[in-house]
Amino acid sequence: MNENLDLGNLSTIPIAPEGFKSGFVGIIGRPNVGKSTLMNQLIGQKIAITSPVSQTTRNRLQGILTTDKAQIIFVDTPGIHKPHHTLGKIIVKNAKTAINSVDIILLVVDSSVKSGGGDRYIIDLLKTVNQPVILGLNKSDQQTEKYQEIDESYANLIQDHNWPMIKFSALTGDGVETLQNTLIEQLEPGPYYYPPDLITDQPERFIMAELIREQILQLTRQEVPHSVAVTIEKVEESPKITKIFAAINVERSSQKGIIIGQKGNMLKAIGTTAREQIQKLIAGEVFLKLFVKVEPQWRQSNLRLAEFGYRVEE
Ligand SMILES: Nc1nc2c(ncn2[C@@H]2O[C@H](COP(=O)(O)OP(=O)(O)OP(=O)(O)O)[C@@H](O)[C@H]2O)c(=O)[nH]1
Repeated sequence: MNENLDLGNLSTIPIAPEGFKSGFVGIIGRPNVGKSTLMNQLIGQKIAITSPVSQTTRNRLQGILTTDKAQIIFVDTPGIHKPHHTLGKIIVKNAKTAINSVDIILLVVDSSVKSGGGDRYIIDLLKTVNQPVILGLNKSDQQTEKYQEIDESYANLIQDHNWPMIKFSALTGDGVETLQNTLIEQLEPGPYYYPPDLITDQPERFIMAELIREQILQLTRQEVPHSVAVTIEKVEESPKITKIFAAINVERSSQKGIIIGQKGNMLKAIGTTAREQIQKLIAGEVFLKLFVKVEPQWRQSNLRLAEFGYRVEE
């Protein structure tokens, strides 16, 4: 198993041919608009977890798309919202830092509903940056006959700014190729930043932990909010099977009860689905052992946040 997914040897980064384009694209937007779903659709593999619960994405995650014409490094950012606790503040700060470090900003909105105050807040923020911005109207598959009114509500917010507006569905993939081509058009000529076969900058263990966390969010829904951190404690590899031991850290013993469920049913369901997802990820047989730990107030502690792999920036 590689330390990073499909990690090529760094020395195998080819020299870019003439006219090759490259750059970093920040996927920015409110929570739950479909940023992670879009990243997976663009990369063609699940590297970012998604869920109907908002604020799923916590860290910056890079997804790398290489074609024969260009290499785009997508930076998936946590949704921008008003933070209520230390973890929330770190999430929003990381998203804002990402804005400053990319070449193009892809602002994703949910076009199944009209624009609101949250969209205006982000758009006003982006009007002050120097990079080109593309407005992505996602969830086109959910648009009703009122779509013209909805599209107009977004177009009004970017009046006087020459931002291209592209409609697509991250879920079905409809329109995503047009989006990809528009991004490539806007990129500057540049080198390969990563080997062409690398699809993410994150270690495989990080994605494994995220796939487990995704099942917790999917299966426990609102009952266990965002007080869950998953850590991969040990990975044992053999030619036949990969054994993974992971801890689910929660803040209260009541949450431990919810995760374990009656007669251990919930933990079993989380384990079964997460195992299937991890098997797809590593393309091999997996044994997954999950255990639940109570870590009071971990979201308020910078030390714990750093231990659980969150980028804590001053
Ligand atoms: N119908 C439909 N649903 C979508 C589409 N894109 C995303 N979704 C759903 O919207 C929900 C949120 O998607 P995510 O990709 O997790 O959203 P996000 O913006 O990354 O969310 P945060 O991590 O909270 O910032 C999930 O249930 C997705 O399946 C789409 O194009 N159409």
